[in-house]
Amino acid sequence: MKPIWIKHAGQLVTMASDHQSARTKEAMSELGIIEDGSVWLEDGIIVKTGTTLELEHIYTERAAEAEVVNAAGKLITPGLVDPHTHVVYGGTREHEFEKRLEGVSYMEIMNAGGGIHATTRMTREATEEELYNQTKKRLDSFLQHGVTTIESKSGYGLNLETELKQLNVAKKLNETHAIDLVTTFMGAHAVPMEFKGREDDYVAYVIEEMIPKVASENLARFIDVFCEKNVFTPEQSERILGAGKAYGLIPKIHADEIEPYKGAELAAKVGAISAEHLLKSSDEGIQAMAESGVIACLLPATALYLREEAAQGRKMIDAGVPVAISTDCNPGSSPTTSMPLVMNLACISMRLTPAEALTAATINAAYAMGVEKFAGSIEPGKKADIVMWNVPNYQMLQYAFGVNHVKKVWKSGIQVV
Ligand SMILES: N=CN[C@@H](CCC(=O)O)C(=O)O
Ligand SMILES: [Zn+2]
Repeated sequence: MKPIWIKHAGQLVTMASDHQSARTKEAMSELGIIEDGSVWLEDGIIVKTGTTLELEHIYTERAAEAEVVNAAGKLITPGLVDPHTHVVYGGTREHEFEKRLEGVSYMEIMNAGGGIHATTRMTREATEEELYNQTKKRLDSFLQHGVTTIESKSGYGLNLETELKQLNVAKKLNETHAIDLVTTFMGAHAVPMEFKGREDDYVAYVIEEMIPKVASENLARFIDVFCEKNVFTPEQSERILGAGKAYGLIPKIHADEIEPYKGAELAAKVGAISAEHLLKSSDEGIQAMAESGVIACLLPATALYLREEAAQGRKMIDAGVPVAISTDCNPGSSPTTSMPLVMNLACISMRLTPAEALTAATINAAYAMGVEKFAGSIEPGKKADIVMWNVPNYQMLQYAFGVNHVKKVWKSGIQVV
């Protein structure tokens, strides 16, 4: 494999810094920018960054053996990281989109057996091969949008067999697809129809049968729960996350999405790595997250798609909460693979600055899924996951919105777009 030498980048955004945790406050604006930047990649790893002049001093003699890439006038960033997806699913729900536009709410559809239940039926019916093929197309689309690492949740099985099927599909895709996938067990995504009226029995099933099996087969790194009115109560959520923790799974929580439900407070209480959505979180919940370092994983595309007010991203950053952003790619509330659009929306609907949005989609996203050691920044020793954008600077990336500016993508040093 030839080394790759990227030279003359209009702007090289490295995200390099001495911080050893997800960035907060002013640190979310430190992008580690190098003008006329240059990067040397070798064996799929980032070896050296600096100005083109600096790298010419070191590498001119080896230039002949490298593939030299002229990035003049282009923006270079780390591969984007998407820390919250439900990317492995069967079927689609476009008919529900129309219903919601007519005024039926997301929860009304779900309570009537649609929503997550509809996707659960389609995911149960799909063979592993069908699920693999459908998901692979979505991963290809993620790559086209500059995303090189994603988190992938189960939660459309809601029985042991199908939850394992989903996690196995993600595992296989991690092995075969360029994108790195990190898995989350989310058997507590909804109470399946067959357990209606027996919610605590389902909680017991998740705790006693699903979690031990998922953990023993080493199929997930995280555990997540949809803590929401009419889904799982904070008490049930705490029990499920506690059981996951006992098996070494790290907690995440879908919190305060539809109704305020003290989900942010619970995230702080159980020591979750991240809390997701947070549209309706209280000031106390935001404060609790700031104090305990829970990463707010905000999903502005979901808020837009549900026609809800976005989360209070600006307020959270000002309060000291580390913020990450994500597509929430799923067939109901956010059928998108566009992290660039999510960055645009983070600025427009949550008042993040362009710099903060980029931090939220790279290094903070990497922290939210525990991959900060190899992803989220362009620093020596990390995977050579790099995007070249057809814009001269990062502000332009956020300003010219709704457009896919990706020009080239390298994943582990291989050009994949
Ligand atoms: N809110 C819960 N889960 C997903 C949506 C799942 C679905 O509608 O299929 C979310 O994060 O938005
Ligand atoms: Zn979600």
